[in-house]
Amino acid sequence: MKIVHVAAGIIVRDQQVFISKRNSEQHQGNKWEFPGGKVESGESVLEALTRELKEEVNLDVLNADAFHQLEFDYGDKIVQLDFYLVNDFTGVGKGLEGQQTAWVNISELADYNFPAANQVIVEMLMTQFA
Ligand SMILES: Nc1nc2c([nH]c(=O)n2[C@H]2C[C@H](O)[C@@H](COP(=O)(O)OP(=O)(O)OP(=O)(O)O)O2)c(=O)[nH]1
Ligand SMILES: [Mg+2]
Repeated sequence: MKIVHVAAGIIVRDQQVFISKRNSEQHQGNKWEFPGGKVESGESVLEALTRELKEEVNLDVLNADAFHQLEFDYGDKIVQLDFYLVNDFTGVGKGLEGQQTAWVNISELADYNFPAANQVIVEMLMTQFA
């Protein structure tokens, strides 16, 4: 099975993180996610991240640091997720594709239903930002 390479942004401000909800018809639909999407050919991960955050949630990435990379097999799809910590950005986050978005306290991240691949990320964030 082909591995899909995805860039995802953990957008942090103070003790909060900006998340969005995947549409019901998407893979892992109705789950919360860190905004992002597929890395296209000829594009760096950071370029993909910057493009996707602009397209999906209206944010301009000014600075982002690699946070964690993992591969996850959903059975119907294998993803390689490149998570970046977005610690500087401009713009007001909003769902440009009709998706629900929210700024949530990192201490409450465990209350949101994320795809299975994200569980380790949620745990890392709750530990680091406690
Ligand atoms: N963006 C994002 N995707 C995630 C996360 N966790 C996780 O398992 N995924 C998976 C779900 C999808 O299978 C894949 C993202 O690919 P996608 O197809 O939605 O990418 P995309 O936004 O470019 O969508 P498309 O417009 O190309 O259809 O990664 C996450 O936190 N953020
Ligand atoms: Mg996406």
